[in-house]
Parts: sequence; C-alpha cells; structure tokens
Amino acid sequence: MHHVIVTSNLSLHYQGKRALDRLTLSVERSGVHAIVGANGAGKSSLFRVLLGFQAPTAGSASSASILGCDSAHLTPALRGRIGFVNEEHTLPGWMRVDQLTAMQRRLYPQWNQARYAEVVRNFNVGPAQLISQLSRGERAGVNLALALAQSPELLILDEPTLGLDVVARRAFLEALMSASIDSDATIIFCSHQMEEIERVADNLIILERGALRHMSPPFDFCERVQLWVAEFPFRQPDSSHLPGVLQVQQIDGLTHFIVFDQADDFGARLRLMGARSVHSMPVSLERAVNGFLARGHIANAPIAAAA
Ligand SMILES: Nc1ncnc2c1ncn2[C@@H]1O[C@H](COP(=O)(O)OP(=O)(O)OP(=O)(O)O)[C@@H](O)[C@H]1O
Repeated sequence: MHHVIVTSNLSLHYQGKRALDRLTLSVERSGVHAIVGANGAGKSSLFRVLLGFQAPTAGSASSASILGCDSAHLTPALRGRIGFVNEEHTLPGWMRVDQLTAMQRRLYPQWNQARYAEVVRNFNVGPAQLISQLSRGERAGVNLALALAQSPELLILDEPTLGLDVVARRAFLEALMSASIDSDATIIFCSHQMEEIERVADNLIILERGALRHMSPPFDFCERVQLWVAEFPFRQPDSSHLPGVLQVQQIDGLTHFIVFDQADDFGARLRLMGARSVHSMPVSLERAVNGFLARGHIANAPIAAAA
C-alpha cells in the first residue's frame, strides 16, 4: 500500500455549504504532509470523514479510505493504528498524568513507553499533576507523547499548535520531529503557520473550498511563485490580462505582483506596460501560499488608478 489516504470525488455538504467538494486526493505513505487552506477550506471536515466520525454526502464514484480501509467501516484494530491529536487537546482533566498514561498503555498493544518518556521529557510535566492543572502547551505535549507512544502507522494532527505561544509551539514541533518514530510512519497535520510547515513538512497540500488546489514539496511550490516589483511612473496599468498573476498589491508607490509559473519574460511584459525599475525576487512560503489563496479574490481586481 503506497498511499495512506485515498479519496475520490469526496463531498461533504452542510445545509448547502460545501465543506468538501468532490475532493480527489492521495497521500503517500511515510514522511510529513502538511495540509493548508484558508479558514473553512475543509481541513477538519476531511479528517472527520476519513476517521469515520462523519458520513460524507453521497455521490457517484465517491470514496474515502485510510490505511487501505473504507472510512465508513473502520474496525477498532485499524483505529488502533491511527493516532489523532486535535487542537483542543481534550484529555480527561480529572486524571493525573500517570493515571492517564497507565490507561493508554493498557489500551494500545504497540505502546512504546520509552518513546512516551522521550517525548514527555521535552515538557515540564510531573507524573502526579492533574491534567486540568497543565498549561495548554503542556497539555499539547502530553497529548503528543500519548499519541506517539501508541506507535501509530499514521498520525493525524489537526492544528496541534493552535493557541500555543512561540516557545510552546517550538517545543511541540521539536518533540514531534525528534521522536524516534518508525521510518515508514506517516504524519499528516494541518496548520496556518507556514514557518512550521517550512521546517517540518516534506509535502504541501493546499485545499481551497473543499477541493485540492496544489500538492508538492513546499520548496518546489515556493520555486514556482515569484514576486515582481515594478514602478509605474505614469499611470497604473490594467494587469488583468497578465498571465499567472496571483495577487497585485500597491506598497509604498510600487506595484507588487505575486505570480505563478512565470519566466523572466514577465518582467519584459511589465516594461512593455510602462514599468521602470522592474525586479523579481523569491518569496517565503507564507507569502507564496497567501498569494495562491488570494488568487481569484484580489488578483483579477483592477488596480486602482494612480493619483
Ligand atoms: N457542523 C457543521 N455544520 C455546518 N457547517 C459546518 C459544520 N462544520 C463545518 N462546517 C462548514 O464547513 C466548512 C469547512 O469547515 P472545516 O472546519 O472543515 O474547515 P477548516 O479548513 O478546518 O477551517 P479552519 O482553518 O477554520 O479550522 C466551513 O464553511 C464550515 O462553516
């Protein structure tokens, strides 16, 4: 089995709203895969359907499978091979850390105590502390240690660092990346933090309005996006006919074009339109993804005429 997740034509509608819109996606086994998308793009909905918490909307030739099994019919044994960490880090607040660990240890046959200890060491958590007394970052750390100790084949993390401060977020990511997980284990997480994705993800999956818009290593995606900065001394041109434009912004009297898959002749086009001092430069993943997701909202809007 090369793919841990396979969906085809998968839809989920809520009162006419399309959380997933005929999504076709295959995620390869092993490595770290990051799912990004604007708020409401369908990331959590996808996880809910894949994990069988939510039935998809019926559609022809529609399917969703996880670890080779239809999501609608996951057995307890199969669920035991999947770890899930959600943004709430919902753990029983009335339990002590060591009680919760002992309970999980009994539940999971592949429990790896050494790995639990290795991960939890990154967080300042005592075994006798009550879960309800832990800070949000500590709770996230315990949750991560519990999930990794299950030795999951597939670990799904739904915005695991939401609400954590910079220090806690870093500790969480470092614990995740340094954990001695099995080499063919697969991690899938969604996040709005591009610097996290830049650091840890091998594969970037961009969802937009419930459909797949892009999938590639983050570096490859960044390579295809460029920023062109031009000065138009006389009047702002109509850029609606320019190819590959994702986003146009006016910043300090200069026009910034974020473009996709354009060669150097894009600069020549700008000059033909009356631009002077035309420069191109690479962009961060944050700007590349934001530009990509802004496409269609701002990109096609006419540029306001210069005063
Ligand atoms: N229980 C529900 N009832 C009605 N609509 C819902 C429900 N859950 C989600 N939606 C809608 O489905 C769409 C997708 O939501 P989802 O939570 O999957 O997005 P997301 O990509 O995880 O967003 P975020 O980044 O904000 O967490 C949104 O438009 C949301 O309003």
